[in-house]
Amino acid sequence: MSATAPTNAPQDTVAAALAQLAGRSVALVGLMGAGKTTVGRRLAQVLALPFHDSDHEIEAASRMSVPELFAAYGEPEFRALEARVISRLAEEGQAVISTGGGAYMREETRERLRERAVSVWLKADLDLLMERVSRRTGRPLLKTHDPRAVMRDLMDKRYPIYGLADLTVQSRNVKREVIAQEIVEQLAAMGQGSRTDGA
Ligand SMILES: Nc1ncnc2c1ncn2[C@@H]1O[C@H](COP(=O)(O)OP(=O)(O)OP(=O)(O)O)[C@@H](O)[C@H]1O
Ligand SMILES: O=C(O)C1=C[C@@H](O)[C@@H](O)[C@H](O)C1
Ligand SMILES: [Mg+2]
Repeated sequence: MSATAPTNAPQDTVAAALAQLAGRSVALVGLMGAGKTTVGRRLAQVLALPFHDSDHEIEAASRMSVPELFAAYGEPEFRALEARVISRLAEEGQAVISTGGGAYMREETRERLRERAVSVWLKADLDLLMERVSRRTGRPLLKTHDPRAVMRDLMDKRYPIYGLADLTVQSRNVKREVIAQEIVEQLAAMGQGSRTDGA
């Protein structure tokens, strides 16, 4: 069904998704290569919302690339900067926010996103992630002799936390438009059948 879904979200589904959001943002979380940036940009077009990517915001503000920041200041400083940037983005108004892969691991960031956004985990399997990340360098955590082992380790550590996101969408080898459409559909369906308080 999803493989043949139209690439342009029907307007009533878009309207339903926006109604469910009720002014909140959409935050995409998940591992490197899951497609947060690519799908997030497309999702923002479909929902007619601004798009922000926390890695890009950090790079613009610091005028350094993510690898340069890691090298110059270390990962803990990068994480602190990332948390501040996401906090600011979350406050800025309704948008689609693609987060850096490690951002959602921080309790403070999860809390901020819980207040202001619906979080969506783009979940992907190891082979897909490795195929995707091999296309571009610039991911300091994977600059090792065995990036696959690092990715596997990150999956073990992070998947239970990403699983706390409000929604989960399976990332796979289909067009970005299809994944964006599935997110819109899941947003539109939010609340249906999940209330237990009779409201
Ligand atoms: N649905 C898709 N179909 C084909 N290629 C895709 C799809 N989604 C993403 N890609 C490609 O996979 C690569 C990684 O995607 P992207 O940069 O969006 O991942 P990310 O989750 O933002 O990763 P990071 O956490 O490192 O920023 C890119 O080359 C992108 O073009
Ligand atoms: O998964 C991660 O920890 C990272 C993902 C990227 O988006 C960048 O934020 C950085 O490379 C670290
Ligand atoms: Mg990205």
